[in-house]
Amino acid sequence: MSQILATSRSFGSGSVDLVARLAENGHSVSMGPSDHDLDTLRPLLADAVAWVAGTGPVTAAHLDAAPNLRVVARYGVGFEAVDLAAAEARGIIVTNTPGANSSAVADHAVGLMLAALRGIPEGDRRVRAGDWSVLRGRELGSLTVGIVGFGRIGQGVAARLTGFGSRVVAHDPWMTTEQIVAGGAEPLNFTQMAAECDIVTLHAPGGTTLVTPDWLASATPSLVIINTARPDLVDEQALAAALRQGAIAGFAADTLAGDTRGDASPLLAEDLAARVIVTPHFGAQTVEAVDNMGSIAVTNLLAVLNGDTPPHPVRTKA
Ligand SMILES: NC(=O)c1ccc[n+]([C@@H]2O[C@H](COP(=O)([O-])OP(=O)(O)OC[C@H]3O[C@@H](n4cnc5c(N)ncnc54)[C@H](O)[C@@H]3O)[C@@H](O)[C@H]2O)c1
Ligand SMILES: O=C(O)[C@H](O)COP(=O)(O)O
Repeated sequence: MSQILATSRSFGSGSVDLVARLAENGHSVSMGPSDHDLDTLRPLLADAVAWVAGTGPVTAAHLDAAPNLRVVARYGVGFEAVDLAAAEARGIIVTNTPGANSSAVADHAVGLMLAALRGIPEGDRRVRAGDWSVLRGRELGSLTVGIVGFGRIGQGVAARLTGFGSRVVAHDPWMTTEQIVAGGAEPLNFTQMAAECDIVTLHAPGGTTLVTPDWLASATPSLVIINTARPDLVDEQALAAALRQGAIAGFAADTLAGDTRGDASPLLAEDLAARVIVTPHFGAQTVEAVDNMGSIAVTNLLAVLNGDTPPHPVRTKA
């Protein structure tokens, strides 16, 4: 039997028996840590022909430790942490699972908006401390929401907001005005969003810092920022300073720098607790999305091992 390495947090926890499906195809599975610690992974990479990867880094050093590897199958969408050039140079195919968790993450983004607008976690904390004083919030339907990155998740958020009656604007440098309008939003550039939006929600891939000190300087004080994408899209120090100065009103995120390593973020400071909401990168953790991601990742992987073109190869950076 050939060896498959699985490091996704979700592998084996869905209702689809991925281990059995791989065994039927002549493969056995070894589990490794989701932070992709190289020293721990080295003996597992040595034998692996395929790697079902989590969100941890997949570097040239990882690939050098895997002489038999033919495919890195992301159990998820984002592939920012995979060194695509190093994979291509070694003839290793990289795949992902586009659309598999879009509904889960779009639901979560809207949930974070509501939680931030109404102070739901803060209200819960107050009640548990014996404080039944009220918080006054805003209604989504009276607000302008800016969506940054109008792909699968961004458009899912727009569809949900239509039901609330919000004004929805979107920025995506890779989409035409017609595509943005067809997706249910008005085009608005990212710079203008700082002053014109009540909520800005990030759905672009990681790799570029969008929420910078300059951008925050033109923000309206009532602005709430939502980040269910990747932590490096925001400058966390600048964001913490803007929250303290009252330059923006709130931040709610599913991901912070170091979320797989347990590092402390400036946004977790106690004095910001009433204005910052953080969830443990579980936007994609629904029963439906975990099954979708697993099935698609394994279909991709088996296609490569069978010598076929996988349904979802990712493009190289070149
Ligand atoms: N929290 C989670 O668990 C979770 C789950 C899935 C995806 N994600 C993150 O969300 C991101 C989006 O996922 P998706 O499924 O919608 O991907 P997608 O590829 O369908 O959409 C991404 C969109 O972002 C646009 N884009 C690229 N660079 C941009 C930029 N600089 N500014 C604005 N837009 C830009 C692209 O043109 C594309 O339309 C992923 O890359 C991943 O990082 C997080
Ligand atoms: O890129 C993704 O799809 C998400 O971040 C989910 O990744 P996960 O497999 O670590 O939940």
